[in-house]
Amino acid sequence: MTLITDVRLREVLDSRGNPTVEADVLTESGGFGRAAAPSGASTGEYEAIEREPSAAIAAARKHAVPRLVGEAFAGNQREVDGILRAADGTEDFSEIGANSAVAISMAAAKAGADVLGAPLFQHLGGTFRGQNFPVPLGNVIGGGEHAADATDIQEFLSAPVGAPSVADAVFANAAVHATVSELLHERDVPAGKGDEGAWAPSIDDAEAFEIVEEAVSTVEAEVGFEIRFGLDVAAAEMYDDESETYEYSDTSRDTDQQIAYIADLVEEYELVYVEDPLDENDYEAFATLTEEVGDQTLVCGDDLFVTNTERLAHGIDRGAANSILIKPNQIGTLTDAFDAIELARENGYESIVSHRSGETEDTTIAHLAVATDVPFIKTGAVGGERTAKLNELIRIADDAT
Ligand SMILES: C=C(OP(=O)(O)O)C(=O)O
Ligand SMILES: [Mg+2]
Repeated sequence: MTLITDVRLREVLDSRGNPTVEADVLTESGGFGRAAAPSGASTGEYEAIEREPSAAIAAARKHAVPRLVGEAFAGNQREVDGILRAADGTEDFSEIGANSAVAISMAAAKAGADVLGAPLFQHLGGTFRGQNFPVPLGNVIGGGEHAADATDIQEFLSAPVGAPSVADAVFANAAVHATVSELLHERDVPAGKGDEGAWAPSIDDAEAFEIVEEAVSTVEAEVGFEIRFGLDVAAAEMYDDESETYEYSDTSRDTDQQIAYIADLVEEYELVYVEDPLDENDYEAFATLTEEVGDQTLVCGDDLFVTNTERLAHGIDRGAANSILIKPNQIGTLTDAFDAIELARENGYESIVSHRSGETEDTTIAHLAVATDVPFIKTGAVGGERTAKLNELIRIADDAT
């Protein structure tokens, strides 16, 4: 039986050294699931609300835990997540916190899988989910909100699209990351790492493009399969509402110039992926760019859609972007994340499952990406909280094939 008998909540450390919410869900027949909430730095304006962890835990203990214990079945994810929504009573989880909600939601899924004796990806995706595995997008140079005094563009992402296996792809991204370090060294550019483990050198975007392009071609020649790259521009962080311009360190661009700049980058570097190239409120500009380059690259909405079906539906109506980033903590539950993926799929949009800049060793997103058969997962290239997911992907592929 998957009847929930206990939900335990505590604060644990995340990769930035901040506290975050961890949940344990226990069931009648001895099932156990544990999960922890991640946390963003370049958060979208329309994300579900992350509360201060001790407040989120206190509110969840008061409102959600009594409605789950002895009442809900961990194997029935929609029921669990529906209870979390009802217990919260707001649109954006501002009562119990999206951090408590997502930790409980993911822990319940793991407890449900545990009772079945099935791996989480199979519990979530079913036996007939297919044999595909996502290509990991590896953050190799980054700045923006994830590192001070580095690139304006938040993430330069290695994309080993031709890798014959998940493991080959994971190691290729690590090799691109290492090669970037060597190239920086050759140029006498010192670099620490940003929040996601990407190199965070004090260089401009143009130099980062040169270095990433060279690193990708070097590793491509070594491994013998195709490696491309992509970006998370995180443009909402650069956008100035008053002047209606995108503020770069060395220049500013109005919306038309930003669209032209991104379209040129897609062309010049044959980018396979461009996330948040425009402001999170500008569906129209997203639609214009998608019209221009949507047949060559994935134009992905992260802050634009925030894993929210209403915002995604709005984008679909307008032709804004052609893919959505899926971050369960942006919306609060696994059910909501699944619904967003489903809506995307029905409308020809791709989904990319993603980590947050603040992470833990939790591996739920690796299982979510496999369960939902998405083409890409964005979960860094190196660093313990990133390799936790990457190594789990390798294990899943190893067990499943
Ligand atoms: C992972 C990202 O960063 P954060 O978690 O800081 O929003 C992102 O913007 O895609
Ligand atoms: Mg993003």
